[in-house]
Amino acid sequence: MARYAQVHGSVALITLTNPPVNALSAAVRHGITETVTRALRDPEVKSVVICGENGVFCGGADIREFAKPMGGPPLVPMIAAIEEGDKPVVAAIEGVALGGGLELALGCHYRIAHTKALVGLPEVTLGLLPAAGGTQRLPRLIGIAPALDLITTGRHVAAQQALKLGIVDQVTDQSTVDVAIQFAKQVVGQPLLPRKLSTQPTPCPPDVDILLEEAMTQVKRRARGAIAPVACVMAVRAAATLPYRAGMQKEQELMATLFRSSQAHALQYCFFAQRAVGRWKLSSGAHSGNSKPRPVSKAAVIGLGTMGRGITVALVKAGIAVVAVETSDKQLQMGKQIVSEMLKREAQKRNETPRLDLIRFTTSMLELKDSDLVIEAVFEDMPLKKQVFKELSSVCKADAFLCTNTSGLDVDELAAVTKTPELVVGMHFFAPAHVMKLLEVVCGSRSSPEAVATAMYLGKRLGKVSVAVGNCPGFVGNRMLRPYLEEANFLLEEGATPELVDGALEEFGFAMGVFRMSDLSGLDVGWRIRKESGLTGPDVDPSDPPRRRQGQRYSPLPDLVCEQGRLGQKNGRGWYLYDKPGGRVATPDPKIHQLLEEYRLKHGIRPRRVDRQEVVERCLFALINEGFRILDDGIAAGPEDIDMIYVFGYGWPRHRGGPMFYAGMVGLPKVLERLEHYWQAHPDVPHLEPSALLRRLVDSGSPPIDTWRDFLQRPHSQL
Ligand SMILES: CCCCCCCC/C=C\C=C\CC(=O)SCCNC(=O)CCNC(=O)[C@H](O)C(C)(C)COP(=O)(O)OP(=O)(O)OC[C@H]1O[C@@H](n2cnc3c(N)ncnc32)[C@H](O)[C@@H]1OP(=O)(O)O
Repeated sequence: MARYAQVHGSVALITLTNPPVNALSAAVRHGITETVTRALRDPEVKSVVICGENGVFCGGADIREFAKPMGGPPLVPMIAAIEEGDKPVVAAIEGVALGGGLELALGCHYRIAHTKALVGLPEVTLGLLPAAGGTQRLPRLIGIAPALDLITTGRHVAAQQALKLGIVDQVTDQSTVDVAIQFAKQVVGQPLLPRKLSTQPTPCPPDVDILLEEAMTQVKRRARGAIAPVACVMAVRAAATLPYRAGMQKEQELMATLFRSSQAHALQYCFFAQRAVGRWKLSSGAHSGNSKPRPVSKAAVIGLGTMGRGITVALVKAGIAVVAVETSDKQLQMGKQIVSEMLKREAQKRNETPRLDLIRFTTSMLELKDSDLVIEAVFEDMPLKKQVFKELSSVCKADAFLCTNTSGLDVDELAAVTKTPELVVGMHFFAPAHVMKLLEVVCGSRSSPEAVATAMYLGKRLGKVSVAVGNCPGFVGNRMLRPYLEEANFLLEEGATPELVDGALEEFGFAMGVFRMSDLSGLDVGWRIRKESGLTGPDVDPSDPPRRRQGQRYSPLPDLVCEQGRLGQKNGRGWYLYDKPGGRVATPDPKIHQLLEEYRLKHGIRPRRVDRQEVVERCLFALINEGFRILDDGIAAGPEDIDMIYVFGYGWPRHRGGPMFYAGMVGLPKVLERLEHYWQAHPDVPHLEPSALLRRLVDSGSPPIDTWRDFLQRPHSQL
């Protein structure tokens, strides 16, 4: 839909009307085609302004339409008709001009943006490229290097920056449409040809080939197997080396391949899943639509270890006052120094002043009495956390929300020691907490809708993707991680090396393989948990054989590594050797290879050749299988929740859509068949036994992922 009006006698004003973001649906494209034709034909009209309703120019093509057969006028000729016309057309950009929205603006002869507007070509984040001429017009307008940057990253650019780059002609803090109308009147009669980007040569530096080569190398390194960024470079190369029409032809060919790719489907699924997880629902019937968050103007953080420090920084970055509590002066001073440095670094990046004034560092819990919400981030130890919660319950105001950053302990057990269990909720951040985008909001059985709403909303304020999950050991993310880690250890026993396993997972697209990730997190973390669970250390049942615990297969390998003082990156030795303690450069360590050989010899294991496919199948299908169990148990409300947790918290490659989406892409019958195969080979590994939900889905003909909720054993999630 597009509204047409004639203003000031000679200016046609075309307003895109498709809330909330005026996406270019078939109806909008139809509306634009019709109104532009009318304006160009009307002799009274001398110039045209295109704007969007409700302060938003256009959020781009309607992504929902990509899953259906495309109807309506195509974008390319629609934009070409605007550019080719003989009347000046001005885009009045408020809010956003993204993707097809910016391409539409690039087809206009002039662009005027509001100071708060954002522009960009984010198609690459959807597994596509800007195929309505964006890859050909933008380089002609701003040059190859900046166009490559914007098109391959998809980043949004603020109006002032867009002005500097030459994307827009003017920025205003007045009514953009009024300014554009005045502008449109003034430019009548000026030569239009230089404003028609498709007719202009692409400004190329003499070393353009080197520039493009370097961009390709860099993009391939960053892409971790994603194909769209590579196609984007190829399209920009076409803009640099071919005439416009041939460049357009190349753009269309590349788009046709991307459009049908599984990666594009995965990335578009992620776009909607990211938004869907914000719409949470509890088993009580309360949901995001009927539960209001309470404002949080003063928060508190208990414990200034790695997590507490990151959480403090995240809160301050969002402009929230924080009381930061440590037990001793020494710990407090150390925490204060590190937090201050972190805040200064963050502020420097954004050219801002660090808001150290927002933090009050103290060793007194009494200073928490006026905090609206407290986040406990002490050591992962139940008795200690209970003691903290008891104290919080007595010192905080009666309606303060009491949150725990536990990564897997029972939220109900903590709530039970407080006077207000309904105000207790889990807020599980991921390290580094001021950087990682994921927040698991753990709903205890007594958490009130208001507590959940407040934690979810606070997460959003901190720039996180908040996902509501149920309360069980490890919640969603860490519960699924356990079979993944165990399979990786079993593969080492059977003949693999850490670098073989990591290589396979990194080739799949993970930023880091499982062993490098464990080294980064610190190997002592899991060691302590295993000791507490009686899997290693003095509490092990002496009748258990060395590689069995609690009735199932167990690999003591990670315990042996820790016993040798190898704690990971922090002390320079873990599954790998590092350049220095805290260093990041990992090299394979012959001592680990020797340890593996001796271990196999000791336990009579004949090493065999493990290939990359087996690594991916055993590690990832075991993780996915646990995901199906989590769904069936009602711990996650839907597959999207699990997928967003893995994409934003665990480095799952976004172009593979998350573990549950990936299972659907591989084919559920195949996942089931491989799990059955591995379970038969390893009957003492319960996590390889295919889950009941996976079997039900396969028996029902492997329905699409958006219907899986209909097959769960419980009608409602346990949230
Ligand atoms: C065989 C070969 C065939 C090839 C033919 C292909 C031809 C195609 C040619 C050209 C293609 C052009 C490609 C594009 O333009 S792709 C789209 C590019 N645009 C984007 O990626 C922007 C996406 N949107 C956003 O980034 C944000 O939504 C933003 C616009 C910044 C607004 O953010 P915010 O205010 O935070 O609001 P939400 O993100 O929550 O969005 C509100 C609701 O609007 C829905 N939405 C947003 N954008 C779109 C869109 N482009 N299409 C459809 N729907 C969109 C979003 O899902 C929210 O909906 P809901 O409330 O239901 O969750």
